[in-house]
Order: sequence, then C-alpha cells, then structure tokens
Amino acid sequence: MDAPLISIDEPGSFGWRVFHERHPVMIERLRAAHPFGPDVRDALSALLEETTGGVVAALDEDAPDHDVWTAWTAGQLGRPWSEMSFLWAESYFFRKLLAATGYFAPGPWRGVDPFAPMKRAELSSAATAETLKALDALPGLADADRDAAAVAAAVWGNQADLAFQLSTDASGTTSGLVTGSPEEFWSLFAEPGEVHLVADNAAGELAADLVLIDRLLTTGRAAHVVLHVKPTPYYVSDATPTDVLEVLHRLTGSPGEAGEIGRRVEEALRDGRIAVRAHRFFCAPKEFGEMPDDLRAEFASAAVTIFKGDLNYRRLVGDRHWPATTPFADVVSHFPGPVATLRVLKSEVVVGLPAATVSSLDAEGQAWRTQGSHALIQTRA
Ligand SMILES: O=P(O)(O)OC[C@@]1(O)O[C@H](CO)[C@@H](O)[C@@H]1O
Repeated sequence: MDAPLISIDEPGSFGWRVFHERHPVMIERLRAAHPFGPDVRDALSALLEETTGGVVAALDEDAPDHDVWTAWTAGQLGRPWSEMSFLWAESYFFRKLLAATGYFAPGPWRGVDPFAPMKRAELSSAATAETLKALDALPGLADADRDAAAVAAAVWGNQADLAFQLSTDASGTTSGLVTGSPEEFWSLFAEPGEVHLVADNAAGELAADLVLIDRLLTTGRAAHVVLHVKPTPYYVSDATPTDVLEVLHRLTGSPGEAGEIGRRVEEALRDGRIAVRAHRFFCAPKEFGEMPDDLRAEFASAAVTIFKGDLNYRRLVGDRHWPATTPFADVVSHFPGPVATLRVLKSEVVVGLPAATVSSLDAEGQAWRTQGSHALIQTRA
C-alpha cells in the first residue's frame, strides 16, 4: 500500500514553506542577478501569485514541450495549486519559472540558464577551491580509505545545493550517516559493468561525482559510466550538460590531483567510457516508478545505478509520508536493477531506518529530516 503523498497545502509544513517562503526569495535573487525587463518581471510575479494562491494553468500553446506536459498535467489543470502534491507542484513550478524568464521564447533570454550566475559563483568560490585542493591527499591513502573518501565526498557534496541554501531549515552543520556505509556502497560492485550515475547538483557536488566516477573507472569496478543530468535548468543548481563541461574545465584547469582527475575524465569522455545523457523524464513531475520504457530499459541493463541527492531520493522511494522504518527494498521494488542512493536529508521523506535510530533522532528535538545535517547511503542489490 502506498503512503499518502506529501502536499503543500498545510501552512507551516515543509512543502508549504518551500512555496511561500523559499520561492519568493529565489525569485528576488533572480531579479537581482539579471537585468530582466518589465515583461519578465511581471511574469515572475504572476507565477508567484499563481503558485501560492491560484489554479494550475497550462503552458503556452507554442511551448516546445507542450505535448509532453499536456500528458504530465492531465487531471491537474484548473485545480488549485494547494491541492497538488509537493513533488508534482515543485517540478511544474520550475518548468513555469523557465518560461517566465523567456528561456523557451524568441528573444534575448532564450536558452539562458537563469541560475548560471549562482552556479558559477559556487564553482569559483574559495570553498570549492579548498575541496579541490583536498583531493591532493587521495593518492597517499590506502585503497579502502580512498574508496571511503570518494563516497563520503559524493554524499556530503549534496549539502551544497543552492535551492536548499535559501531555506530557513538549512543548519549548515554536518552530523553522521543515519544509515549505510561506504563499505555497503562498494559491496554492490562485482564484475566491471556499466554503471549509471543520476546526478543532482552542479558545481561542487558534480565535481565530487566526477571524482567518484574516476574511482569507479580506475579501479575497474566500472567498464563504462553513463552520467545522467537534467535537460534544462531545474531546482536552481541541478546539473545540465553545460554544467558538466564547466566542472570539467574547473578540474582540468586546477593543479594537482584535481587536474589529474579532470584529464582522466576528459579522456574517458573522448573514448566513450563516460557518456552524458539528459533524458527529458529527469525534469518530469513524476516518481521513478512511472519512468518511460526507454529509460527503464537503460537502467535494467546497468550493473548498478547510483542516485544522487534529495530530489532523486524523493522520486525513487516516492515522496510520501512513509513510516521511516519502511524497508528500502520494498519501496524500490519497481526499480529494474541494483541501486544505490547517496543523499543528504533535506525534505521530509525517509525510509529504511531502524526504529531505535528514528526515536533517538526524534528525541534530539532537531529538524533532522529537513535541515541538511544528516545523510544516508542505501542500497538494494
Ligand atoms: O535534490 P537536492 O538538490 O538534493 O535537494 C533539493 C531540495 O533543496 O529541494 C527540495 C525542496 O525545494 C527538497 O527536496 C530539497 O531540499
């Protein structure tokens, strides 16, 4: 039995606060970052109004992806936004945000990633420089420690999510894993095969993901890697194909081990051991249980698929009020192959925790599910 979907209608709930508190701040930041004219500024205001108190309106008839969204919005148009599930509503919000900035229309903003200034600032920040410099320690580590470091960086890299940093929930602290371990992650890999990594954020997190991919290839755990990113800008900092190139340039332009890794990744892209894909379903307002057949077939042929980040977790297990002790294997039974998820907890949903862990986290009296201080590694062979 499925648990109830997480919604956005209850004032003060996490989903409600994303719409009523986080989105207005995000839109202000976009207005400050770009010299949008009155048409775009008005469209952004109208979007806020629609999504916080209005009804769900269709995309423009001439939108390039109008047909696919007609299917994805079936049954929702004309209904109040407050009746939509959090997952559905947030995804459609980001699609409409792109439309409001002129991303799909003829004109100066066509194809311009409105979040690029934020992503670029993170990629050139002192914090990212420090993280890249820390990679110099890797060659001196024993194999097991190097494995553990690569996974830990990929997990905690997910803290650097620019939408989340706009949240009043963000604690900025780092506690431990609520479940799982690097050893559990690596135990999924046996014969070298094709590994798929479904990326989340650009900049620092994607740099850590490329380090993990390099580790998979150089240790022979993967013969090929498919890196899945978003086809269009999404959730502020989600990685697109352009971001893969930006991060790669940042690595190859760095001294030391970061540069070495960057050059190995570049070589693997050139000779086809790494492929980058951007399936449109990665921006769909749907759980992965509803993925289309072509994507399902790709994952079915993978030796292992790695899902990064909070949103991919929500889509994988279902963005629902599951009891936190619900077995992970039960909620991912729809997925057609071995799967691992590396995620910092930034929204309400969580499964697969021992009852004792849940009670001790609850007893601490912190917003441990949403404040980005805890992480998890979960696998199903
Ligand atoms: O997927 P990511 O980048 O790890 O996190 C996305 C996120 O910031 O956005 C959602 C709310 O806007 C939450 O799922 C989460 O906090």
